[in-house]
Amino acid sequence: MSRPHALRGLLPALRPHRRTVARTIVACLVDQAALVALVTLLAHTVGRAVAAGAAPGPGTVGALAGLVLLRSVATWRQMDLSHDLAYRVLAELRVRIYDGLARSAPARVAGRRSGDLAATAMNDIEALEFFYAHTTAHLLASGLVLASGTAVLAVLDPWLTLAVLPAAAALLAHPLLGDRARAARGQQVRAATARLSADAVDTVDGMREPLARDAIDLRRRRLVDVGRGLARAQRAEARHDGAFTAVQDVLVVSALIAVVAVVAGNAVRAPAALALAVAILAPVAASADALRQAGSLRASAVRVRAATTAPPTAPPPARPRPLPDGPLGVRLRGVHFSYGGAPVLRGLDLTVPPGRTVALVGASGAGKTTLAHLLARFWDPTEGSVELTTGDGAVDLRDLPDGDLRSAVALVGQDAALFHGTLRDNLRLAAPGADDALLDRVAERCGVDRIAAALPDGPDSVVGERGATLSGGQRARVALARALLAEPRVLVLDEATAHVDTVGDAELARLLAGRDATTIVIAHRPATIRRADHIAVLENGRIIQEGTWDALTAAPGPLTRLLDPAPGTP
Ligand SMILES: Nc1ncnc2c1ncn2[C@@H]1O[C@H](COP(=O)(O)OP(=O)(O)OP(=O)(O)O)[C@@H](O)[C@H]1O
Repeated sequence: MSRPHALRGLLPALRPHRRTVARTIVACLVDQAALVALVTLLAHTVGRAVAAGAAPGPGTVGALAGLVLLRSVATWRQMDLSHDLAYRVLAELRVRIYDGLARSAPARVAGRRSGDLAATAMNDIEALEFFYAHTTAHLLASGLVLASGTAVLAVLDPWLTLAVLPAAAALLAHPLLGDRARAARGQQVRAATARLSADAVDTVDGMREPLARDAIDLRRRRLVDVGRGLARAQRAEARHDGAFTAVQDVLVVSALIAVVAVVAGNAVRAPAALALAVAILAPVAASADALRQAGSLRASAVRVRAATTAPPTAPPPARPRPLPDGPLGVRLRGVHFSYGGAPVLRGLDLTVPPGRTVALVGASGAGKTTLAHLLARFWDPTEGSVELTTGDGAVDLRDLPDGDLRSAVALVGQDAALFHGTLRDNLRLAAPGADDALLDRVAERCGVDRIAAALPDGPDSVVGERGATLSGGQRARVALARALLAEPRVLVLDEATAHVDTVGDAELARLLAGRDATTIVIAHRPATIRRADHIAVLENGRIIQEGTWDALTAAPGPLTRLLDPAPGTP
């Protein structure tokens, strides 16, 4: 979507709230009309009192009191309605941003910084509050007030219309001048805010590691630079906003001088005409200001739209095929994959029969994690197919309903994400319905009961953000227990036990061997590889060697080279 249309793209979010939008417009209209009537009647009354010595009658006093009351209620109502509308729409947009990320995770999240995503979810959304609360209904209402107010002026004296209308037109045209430059300045502020947010999150994240003094200074200098960049962008925006307001003031004052020139000879009419002109021009000036601000919101609108409308990287199947019960195997046929650059997988074939454990081995960067992610359908292959084999056929992952795939295949990575919450909550994440007995059994088998016993509140202890209060090996055990609790039929372990000590690794391997599930283990540790039924070596995007440990280590070959690199090999 082009930038000029970015704000129009925000309007569909109002569709489910048509009634509230209509009520907000009515409240705005009543609010502004009451103000115009009140100011005009008040000025007229004062003019008559001063010029003709006529005291206001009870009818006039009653009308003035009624208008004050109406204006107060209408102001409260329109503020209440417009903010209620805006905050509802913003809450829905936030959920849509989350859904957009979930649809594309981790593919799209992988390339972006979490602070940048947080800036879209928080700052850009917050910036749009102004658009939803103060732009749409107010523009319509002030347009109507302008039309009816100038009609009244024309009845009073056609020259009055001529005094006010050019200024009103100039006020409304003013935001259109320099619109592109304003949008560019808005874009710079939003981009600088996102950069600062991303850097701040990175820095706080980095503080988990004991950074060297120089590294801390470097991060600090970077934060200062990025902060200065944001301040520069904000200052440029504020400078132009100030100039904009000054031009607006000049336009309003010149219109008022023209009104005074027209009605100067009529002491009774002059105050009312002047008050009416002010009451008409004030909402027009406010609308022009809203248009100005809306222009600089385009960058936020573009970022929010991009986040909410991103198509899924693994689209749902057009005609889903449910997964039959029973054991599952895995089959990859002619799989090609690239992240957009050089190909990572180039025609990879691999078959894992149901119930077997296959170790996937390869040099760093060979594409093992990529293959694991294709098995969990984070991405689809660019060519070829990834299938789950059943007793009587095979189902392509692209044809599986998402729920079937997630319950059949579990992936445990080296740095499985734990959330700020209790140990028990973290275990239940993949299987919220698991009962306590099953949870205790799995926890005991994975050694998580021993971890819980050492924590102050046992399984109800809070493990901190990303499980920061646990060791790497403990986090690995929790992640494995969490996956097993969901009882997947295919388990993919991507260096899941790399942080676990050798004894623990053997203990977990025994536990996994006792299961019927198909297991694909990505590992560098010889003892882990050796325990697999079958070993597949990945190189140059293909499986170049397959067989049992005994067969593959009987003579020098790709596996032995990986296990025992020649001296001097990094
Ligand atoms: N999200 C991504 N975007 C772009 N390129 C990526 C992404 N993830 C991985 N790559 C690239 O794909 C190639 C394969 O990476 P992958 O993580 O699959 O290797 P690996 O065999 O698991 O390595 P290791 O043993 O070090 O974990 C690498 O060149 C890597 O730089």
